[in-house]
Amino acid sequence: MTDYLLVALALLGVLILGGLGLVVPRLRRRAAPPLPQTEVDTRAEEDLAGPPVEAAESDLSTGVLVEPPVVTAPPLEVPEPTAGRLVRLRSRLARSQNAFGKGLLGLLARDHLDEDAWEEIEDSLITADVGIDATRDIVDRLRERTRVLGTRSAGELRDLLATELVTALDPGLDRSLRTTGRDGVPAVLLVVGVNGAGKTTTCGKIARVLVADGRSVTLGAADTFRAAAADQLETWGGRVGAETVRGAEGADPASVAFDAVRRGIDAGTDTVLIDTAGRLQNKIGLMDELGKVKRVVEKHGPIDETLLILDATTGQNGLEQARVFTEVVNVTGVVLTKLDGTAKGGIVIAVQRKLGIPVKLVGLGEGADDLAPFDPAQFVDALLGTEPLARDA
Ligand SMILES: Nc1nc2c(ncn2[C@@H]2O[C@H](COP(=O)(O)OP(=O)(O)OP(=O)(O)O)[C@@H](O)[C@H]2O)c(=O)[nH]1
Repeated sequence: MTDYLLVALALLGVLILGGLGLVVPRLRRRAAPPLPQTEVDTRAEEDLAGPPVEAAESDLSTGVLVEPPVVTAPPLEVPEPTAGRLVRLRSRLARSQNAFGKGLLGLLARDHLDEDAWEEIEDSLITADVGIDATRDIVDRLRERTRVLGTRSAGELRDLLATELVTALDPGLDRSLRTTGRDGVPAVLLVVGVNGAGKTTTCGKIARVLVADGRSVTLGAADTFRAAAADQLETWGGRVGAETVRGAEGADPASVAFDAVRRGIDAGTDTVLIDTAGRLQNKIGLMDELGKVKRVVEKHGPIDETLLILDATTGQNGLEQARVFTEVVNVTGVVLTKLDGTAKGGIVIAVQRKLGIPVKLVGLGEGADDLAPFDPAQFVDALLGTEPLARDA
């Protein structure tokens, strides 16, 4: 009886163990994530990562790691040399050339330069944005010299006009950019101006000018007001191998500017170029913002150059805005942009005269190298449509 009982217990044990063996694997299989969910996840990854899913599967099967595709950066650009750019770009002043070259020279070529003719000459200069005071000076001197010299030939009158325009542009002013640092600290250039004047574009173009002249550049995207400005600057810098220091959108411009100079010092670059925001909401706000940028940057050392970017097409209005900047920061040079887009090239004379600050560079187009060092004689030759060598000879 006991034997039967033992055999029955043994059989029961075998049955229980066998049953468990069948159930456990099923439980394990159920623990796997549901199939539909897996499919959705995979597709989402495919969308993000694209075709390499197949490659990833083959990696697993072979155990061989496939190198990620090599993304080659576009080659760095070699900017045009700066020498002679104004001469090369003189055709961009075609619109202003109509006013000066054709208009003024046509008037001067009249048989009789009577009172009416002189008045017309005066009107032409004012229309070309030369400004009233400068126009009076230029016309008075022209009248005086034609009277004294008895000048009559068209060529002589053209030369006299050219001389007066160059004189009005104060050719003796120092137009060099201070871009050389000292004692291991890079030169710092601050770029200011109202929105849309062309600050960011000009920063990019200046970086190219400096690189063309063999300098290394760090860019500071302190225009944290317009989100795209930092991207725009980074793109300009990337094309010539200049690093851009940027902050989060809306970050404190002064801290970005400070970091940019810090980075320039650490990297040993020659020049740090800082692009700022130009909200002209009111003078106090501007003063606060730019004043802080200036103070903070100067913890590293003095600012070497503060360039005011002015849109030539805004004419005399732009001059009023410019004055506010000159009261807030110590502007050392003006960059007049978009001269290609105006017939009022005389604004260069008005800007210098009103602000008492030299125009150092002029923007003559949207192209990467459409920025030229300003030279009064070459500029006047371009305005009048005269050949530089012929006049200089
Ligand atoms: N035709 C012409 N266009 C220019 C010149 N300089 C700049 N621009 C254009 O002017 C526009 C405004 O330039 P930005 O550099 O974005 O102006 P910004 O002052 O930085 O503007 P914010 O970032 O809004 O303050 C762009 O379309 C430039 O291509 C120039 O010399 N000639």
